[in-house]
Amino acid sequence: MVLHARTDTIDTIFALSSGAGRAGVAVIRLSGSQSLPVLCALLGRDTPPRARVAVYAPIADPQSGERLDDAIALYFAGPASFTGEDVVELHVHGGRAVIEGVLDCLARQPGLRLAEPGEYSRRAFQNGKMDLTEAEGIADLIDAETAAQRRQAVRQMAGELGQLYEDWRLRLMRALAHIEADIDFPDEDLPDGIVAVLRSDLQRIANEIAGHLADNRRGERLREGFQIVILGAPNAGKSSLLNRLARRDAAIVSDIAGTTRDAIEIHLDLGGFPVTMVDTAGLRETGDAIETEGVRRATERAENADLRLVVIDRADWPRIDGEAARLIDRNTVILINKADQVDDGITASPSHDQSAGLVWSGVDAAGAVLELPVLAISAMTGAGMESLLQLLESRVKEGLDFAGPVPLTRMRHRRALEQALSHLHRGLGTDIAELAAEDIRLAVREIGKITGRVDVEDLLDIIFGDFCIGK
Ligand SMILES: Nc1nc2c(c(=O)[nH]1)N(C=O)[C@@H](CNc1ccc(C(=O)N[C@@H](CCC(=O)O)C(=O)O)cc1)CN2
Ligand SMILES: Nc1nc2c(ncn2[C@@H]2O[C@H](COP(=O)(O)OP(=O)(O)OP(=O)(O)O)[C@@H](O)[C@H]2O)c(=O)[nH]1
Ligand SMILES: [Mg+2]
Repeated sequence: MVLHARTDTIDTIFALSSGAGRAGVAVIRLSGSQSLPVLCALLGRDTPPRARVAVYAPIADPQSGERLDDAIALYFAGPASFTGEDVVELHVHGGRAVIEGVLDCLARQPGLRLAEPGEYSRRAFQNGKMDLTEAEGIADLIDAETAAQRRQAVRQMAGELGQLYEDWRLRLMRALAHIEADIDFPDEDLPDGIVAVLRSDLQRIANEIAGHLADNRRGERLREGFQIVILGAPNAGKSSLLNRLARRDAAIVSDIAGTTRDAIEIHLDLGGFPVTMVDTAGLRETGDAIETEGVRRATERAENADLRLVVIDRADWPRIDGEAARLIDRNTVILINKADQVDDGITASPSHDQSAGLVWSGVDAAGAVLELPVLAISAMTGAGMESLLQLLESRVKEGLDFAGPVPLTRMRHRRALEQALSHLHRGLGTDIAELAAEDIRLAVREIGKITGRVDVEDLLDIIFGDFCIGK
């Protein structure tokens, strides 16, 4: 079934903007021309409350007169509101029946309907309150689960990313204007040297865009979470390790080889950075069709991971073979598990620094020599866990931390910038002014799509459809 968002801005929309379920207080928002009349009806008064001044008063069903709650009501007069339209907020007691009663009552008021996901933000965008990157920043802020994700989203919501793209767009438009002037008034020669200046301007913008694109996907990975995949032979203790990191029984552990079949994910916050940790089926050849599918999934997850943890039973150390050996690369850490078992020289790594001596040497699938860090741990007793967490945190920080300029955060932006860059390169490669102008025009257009300055009507359903209701 395809759901088409209703974007009729004549409707007044309403929705629960706070989280679903029982809570102390819940916020229900209305936006549109009927917001204020409906508020007056709920309050049972003719004179509207003053804008931006909270009113504490009973609200009642205008038709039946039944009292629904004692609420706090807030009115924002458009255009000075979040959406740019008249906005009303009802802060009610957060009981399920209160919320349902108020929402039911609102649904019965003429001209009102329930908002689509993201419809408040969409209206804010359409009324010029924010550009698309800022709206996407709000969505990311709501989804942010760690401090680093929050910081990135706040910067984007505040317009930093939009400004960067808008700056490129305006500089390109300036260059375009010069070239067009030259095309339109060929007799009035451009001052000597201007072509060279334009060319170096365009080249500089192209370089800036290329630099922004070549960021190792830090910003996108910060949104998505850093992926760490645990792999190794059956019974090595992968699921035991996952459970210890999760501090709960997320995966089944048993002494039967081949216990885990599906990939099991947990989410961790390591020093403010989001991590998805994946436990996988033990890698081996087997006649069991389900386990074979599990091994296929394990391999696939490992191939796409940002970091691989290869777990080996201390009895097998230092032998790593088969599929696990093929998956080893420089983004791999070797864990010798079961260090609690009889001492044969391998004891759990006491701290990250002190264990720095232990190294696994080998070659990756392409034949390159690798020296990988090795930690001895015990998933059973928890020994070595502190060192492991330290190591993981530093790897995650390396991969995601971004102190410099705002990073690229979305595939949508990346695609548009790649397009813009290829137009620019083509424009730089021609001496024919008309062709260069057309290429720059196309580049300007691509960048304009990111902030929503040009033809994005068809994109809006997709972008705002990802928001939650009430946002
Ligand atoms: N109760 C409540 N809290 C909330 C929100 C909300 O809608 N309601 N927000 C929802 O996201 C966020 C705050 N965002 C807001 C953004 C703009 C305006 C606003 O009234 N803008 C006007 C006036 C600007 C001004 O006074 O400086 C405008 O842009 O013209 C209000 C909230 C977070 N907290
Ligand atoms: N002594 C000891 N036993 C462990 C340790 N870690 C795991 N085990 C035991 O090893 C067996 C296998 O553990 P699992 O965590 O299920 O191993 P796995 O790698 O997930 O195995 P598969 O899912 O079959 O691939 C279980 O009996 C665990 O209790 C450890 O650090 N020390
Ligand atoms: Mg397992």
